[in-house]
Amino acid sequence: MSNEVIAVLGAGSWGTALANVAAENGHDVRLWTYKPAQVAEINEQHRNSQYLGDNPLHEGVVATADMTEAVRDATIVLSVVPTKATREVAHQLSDVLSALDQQVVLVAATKGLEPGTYKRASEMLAEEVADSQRLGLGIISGPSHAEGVIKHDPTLVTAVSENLATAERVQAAFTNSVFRVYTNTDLIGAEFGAALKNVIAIGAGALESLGFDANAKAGLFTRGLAEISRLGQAFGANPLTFMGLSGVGDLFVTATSVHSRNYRAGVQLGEGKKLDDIVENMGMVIEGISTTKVAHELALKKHVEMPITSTIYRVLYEGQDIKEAINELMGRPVSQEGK
Ligand SMILES: NC(=O)C1=CN([C@@H]2O[C@H](COP(=O)(O)OP(=O)(O)OC[C@H]3O[C@@H](n4cnc5c(N)ncnc54)[C@H](O)[C@@H]3O)[C@@H](O)[C@H]2O)C=CC1
Ligand SMILES: O=C(CO)COP(=O)(O)O
Repeated sequence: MSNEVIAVLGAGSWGTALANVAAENGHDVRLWTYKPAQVAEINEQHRNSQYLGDNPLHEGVVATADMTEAVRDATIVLSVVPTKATREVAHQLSDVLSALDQQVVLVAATKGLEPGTYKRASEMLAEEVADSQRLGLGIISGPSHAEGVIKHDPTLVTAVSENLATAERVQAAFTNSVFRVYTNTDLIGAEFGAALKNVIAIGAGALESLGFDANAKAGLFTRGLAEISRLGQAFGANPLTFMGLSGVGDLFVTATSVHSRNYRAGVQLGEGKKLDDIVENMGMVIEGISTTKVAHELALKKHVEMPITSTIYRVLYEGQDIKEAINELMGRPVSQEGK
């Protein structure tokens, strides 16, 4: 495996877990965070306790609060901040790359769509970081909670780029015996799958706390995936991508795992907790809340039928009662599958 210099921007749970995989693979790793206390804890105690508890980090994960220091000589830069911070951080990265006169392979691990512009994470990166500063552009996606990755649970993800060579470079950098990276070239499908599954996971959590059985969840997953695929295809996605790791794979883990922030938010909604309190108490980003609104708006704009997403929108943003919402969904005119 050739040695890369990998800068990870964002030291939340996922950025830290990915930095750890890279360090375990022998790469030179710099993890950027704007929080000095986090830098000290990672470098001195090899922990990131706020996000990953007592799990030890590889000593090769070196944190810094200086983005220039993180990015200098980097060959691959991973952006792992929440969707709402992606554009701002990418803009900062572009300034740093200009000053260093440096080019990098740029990879997003963020799962969401930007409010207002409806842009995917890789599109935001491409808009902020010039072509001339990039040797490649892609994403890492798939069913992968940081909590499992840090404990070396076998995990399968996908590196996606419209340029297969870029995806293969990311695959080579991150693959190891417990972290298996596939490749794909359908960036649109992979990013729609990654973002939209969070919406369905909120619904799955609500079904759990309302005491519904697996029948209801299986119905939600299947018809949820159908509408994710419909919206993705309206933007040119390959329908087969939704059968892969960044589609059904990520939907499955996010809509069933207690580690999922989106699923846990849904559980609490079903228990009757207020959305503001849920967000405040989670302490980590719940991407699906904002993505629900974006997806609902996009569905209207593109004339794509997304009844589950729109129902979750009404529950989150218009205060509709969840049981009433489920009754409405169940009362819709019956239709043909595969349409
Ligand atoms: N946590 C997980 O297991 C996985 C998360 N993801 C995705 O990765 C992205 C990040 O998620 P998490 O790591 O879970 O989030 P998190 O909430 O654990 O951490 C986010 C990090 O970004 C930093 N941040 C926030 N705003 C910032 C700004 N304006 N400038 C600089 N840094 C900023 C925070 O300080 C924090 O360190 C999300 O899009 C999520 O969907 C994807 C796969 C797995
Ligand atoms: O994308 C994820 C797992 O693949 C993370 O999902 P949550 O943000 O819901 O934890």
